[in-house]
Amino acid sequence: MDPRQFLADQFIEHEQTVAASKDSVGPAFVTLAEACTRSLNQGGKIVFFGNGGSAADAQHLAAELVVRYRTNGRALAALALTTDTSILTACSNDFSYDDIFARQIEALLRPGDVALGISTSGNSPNVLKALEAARGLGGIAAGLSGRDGGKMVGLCDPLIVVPSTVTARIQEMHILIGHALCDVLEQRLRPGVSV
Ligand SMILES: O=C(CO)[C@@H](O)[C@H](O)[C@H](O)[C@H](O)COP(=O)(O)O
Ligand SMILES: [Zn+2]
Repeated sequence: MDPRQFLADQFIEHEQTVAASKDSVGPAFVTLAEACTRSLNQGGKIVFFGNGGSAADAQHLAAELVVRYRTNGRALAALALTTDTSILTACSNDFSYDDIFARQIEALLRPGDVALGISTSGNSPNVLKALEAARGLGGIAAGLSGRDGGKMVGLCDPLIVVPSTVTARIQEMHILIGHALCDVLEQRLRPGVSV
């Protein structure tokens, strides 16, 4: 395997995923941006969660909103459920790994908040359980997924499904879409000069 050719092929696969996503994710993105705007305007918050690379995405996106993305200004209410090792280990140890996000949703989610689950397969049980909990509490169960959307279909509204079966390509689109979401929210709720 020639690494340079391999990298070139990865770029091509990425570009194909971008092109396919451009045609399909727009409507759900608009719905997600409107839901997040409404929630933040009403004193609500956005709660991100996912496993592995998606855990990193959750933390990354929460930081953009709480701290800054492109403009300085007021803090926007967001958090990631992937960061508190005491909660994560106690919940896994005493209950089940499947409960690590749902338990935090039960503790923290208020009606009108947006719970944004990130799962490339759409089938991670801990993500699904948290989305169900969010719905039961009057929150908005939103999703970023891939493949065929998995079990997030029918559970999430809105649900953004990246049209790819390759986990890495799906994740690359998730962070692009997540950055775009932060940008829209910042332009609306933290307008200012980009620095
Ligand atoms: O980052 C990667 C692969 O690129 C992995 O860490 C990946 O996120 C993990 O295998 C996750 O457990 C996959 O879960 P999900 O996206 O299917 O919900
Ligand atoms: Zn990864």
